[in-house]
Amino acid sequence: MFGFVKNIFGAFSKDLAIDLGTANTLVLVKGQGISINEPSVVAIQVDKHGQEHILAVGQEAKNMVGKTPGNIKAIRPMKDGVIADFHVTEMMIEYFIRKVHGRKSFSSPRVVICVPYGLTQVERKAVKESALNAGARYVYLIEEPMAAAIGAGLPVKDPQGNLVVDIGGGTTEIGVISLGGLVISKSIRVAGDKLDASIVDYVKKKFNLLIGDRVAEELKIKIGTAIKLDEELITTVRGRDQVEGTLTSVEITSEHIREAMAEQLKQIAEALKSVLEQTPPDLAGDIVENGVVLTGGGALIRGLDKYLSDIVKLPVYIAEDPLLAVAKGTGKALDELDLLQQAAFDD
Ligand SMILES: Nc1ncnc2c1ncn2[C@@H]1O[C@H](COP(=O)(O)OP(=O)(O)OP(=O)(O)O)[C@@H](O)[C@H]1O
Repeated sequence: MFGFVKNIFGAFSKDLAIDLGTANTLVLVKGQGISINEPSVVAIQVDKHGQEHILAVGQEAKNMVGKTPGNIKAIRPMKDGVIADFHVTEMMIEYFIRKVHGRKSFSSPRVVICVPYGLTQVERKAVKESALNAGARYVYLIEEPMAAAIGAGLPVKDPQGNLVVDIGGGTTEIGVISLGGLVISKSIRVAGDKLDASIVDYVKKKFNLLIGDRVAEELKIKIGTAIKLDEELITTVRGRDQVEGTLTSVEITSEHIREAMAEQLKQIAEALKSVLEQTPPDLAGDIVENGVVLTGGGALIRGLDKYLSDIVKLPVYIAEDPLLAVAKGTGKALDELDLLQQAAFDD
């Protein structure tokens, strides 16, 4: 009886899958694909009574980072894989859900949200409640390594070991998955943001040049590399001279960026090694055969597959569309909501 009622309403609802990333949030509507793919940034304006109002969310808000006047704050509410600002995270989730769902819509959707593995129970509850406040009928949470593995097309339900490394903005999440469950997982707070920060520090020390996080991210994407390249890449970067205070520019090479990122990349490799060390022998055998799959934006760092492969002595592959893997996996989990092992969800 209740199942019937659920299905009747389910037929009208646009169920949603949300990849709530620290760098990017993606929303996928069941049967329609990805509807939103925007930075997890919210610009807040504080009025003269001290009340906060959303000015912009997503790309528009990211464009304001580092450029806002006093009464506007561009906030990244999720940092280092944790919720740094509950209130703004809630506002962001509600904004995205309402944006795809439309206010007039009669339906109240089921929502699957993928969250970083390291979230506390309090943070999980906050994520769920914000989706419920935005009109969700049911909210299910799925762990990031599981969603990444599903999205990368790994046979997660089979009785064999699959190893996925998801390198996002705030966290690198490593998971060994077998029979639809996470057997071993590890989350470290070293990923894209820390790489950007290490580039800011390096450029400051080496060239006395002050650059912002956004410029550092551009350098990482444009010329960053984990391995020595046959032909070095060079670009010009502008910033403020720390000593003179003047605006100036310097030439930076891919070798500089490799040096800047070396320590953080080593930490990612160490985390992967430690997961491999803990993997039960039978599953390890499968991984030796199937290799390691990289997802998340960090998978796109030049030569990272080779770099990790040389260290762990295993084949390392980059998933197709690594930036979309978690969202796609969350979408598949949504499709299979009624079928998937309940253990994969936390509801
Ligand atoms: N081509 C590229 N080369 C290197 N890094 C990239 C590239 N494209 C995106 N990134 C980085 O990937 C990160 C964002 O990845 P992704 O969207 O997978 O993270 P997220 O899911 O939002 O974060 P998290 O998994 O920590 O919650 C950013 O740090 C971004 O700079």
